[in-house]
Amino acid sequence: MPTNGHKYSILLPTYNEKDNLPIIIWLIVKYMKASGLEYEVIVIDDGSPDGTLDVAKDLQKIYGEDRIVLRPRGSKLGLGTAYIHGIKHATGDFIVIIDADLSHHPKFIPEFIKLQQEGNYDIVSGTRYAGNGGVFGWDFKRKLISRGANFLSQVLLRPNASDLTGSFRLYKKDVLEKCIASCVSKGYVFQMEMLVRARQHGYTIAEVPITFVDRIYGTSKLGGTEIIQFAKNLLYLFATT
Ligand SMILES: Nc1nc2c(ncn2[C@@H]2O[C@H](COP(=O)(O)OP(=O)(O)O[C@H]3O[C@H](CO)[C@@H](O)[C@H](O)[C@@H]3O)[C@@H](O)[C@H]2O)c(=O)[nH]1
Repeated sequence: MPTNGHKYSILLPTYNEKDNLPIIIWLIVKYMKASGLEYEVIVIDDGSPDGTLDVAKDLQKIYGEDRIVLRPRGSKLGLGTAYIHGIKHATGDFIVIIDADLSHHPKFIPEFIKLQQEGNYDIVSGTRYAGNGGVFGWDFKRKLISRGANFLSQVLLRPNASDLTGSFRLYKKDVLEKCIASCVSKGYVFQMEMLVRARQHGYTIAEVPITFVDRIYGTSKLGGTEIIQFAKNLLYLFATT
């Protein structure tokens, strides 16, 4: 894929991802370099006690400060606000959001970009719940939570997408900024709200089936508080949109 005149800002939110960070960044660099496209990786670390930020600083020395941009915050303020913080510092005209724990394979990023360019879509969303997408490595309880959250959101919010809780997506930056302008979500529920706001604005969404693989290193940060917050925001969005 030749340079297309656009720049892609790839947001990597991290909390205790010291073992995953070198691998995910290596993979992102590999696939973006092969694509020939202009890009930056923005690491938003929330004061991880495991030293993720020190690892990120070492990686910055390897790949360069223009490629690996560090935008840390002092403490864990929530995933949704981490994205918003990253977007404020992004210099690209497209934003890619990807988990740092290797659940999302960077090989899909060039596919997202190709599809976006073909149809001039506002958003390209990775989906685990359509086509040949899928989830590997989750236990029954975790699958039930994800499926249940998606099902409820589909019924109540009628989005134009099949995977509302997944975060692996490509957005036009101005589209994401408009969606964020009315955003109330601070945590994981941010992903769902973005697609609801996109529906309100009439933005176009294309989907790429992805395989989501559960992390090997570290642990998920999705806990009871996030699930309660998800339920509250789901009802709020149902009532107000
Ligand atoms: N900066 C920052 N990063 C965070 C925070 N909470 C989580 N993260 C980072 O966000 C990513 C996803 O967090 P996980 O806790 O590993 O999520 P998961 O259980 O694997 O997956 C769930 O959440 C994802 C959020 O992107 C969803 O994509 C996925 O569908 C699933 O619901 C990881 O890179 C993690 O370090 C936070 O408060 N601050």
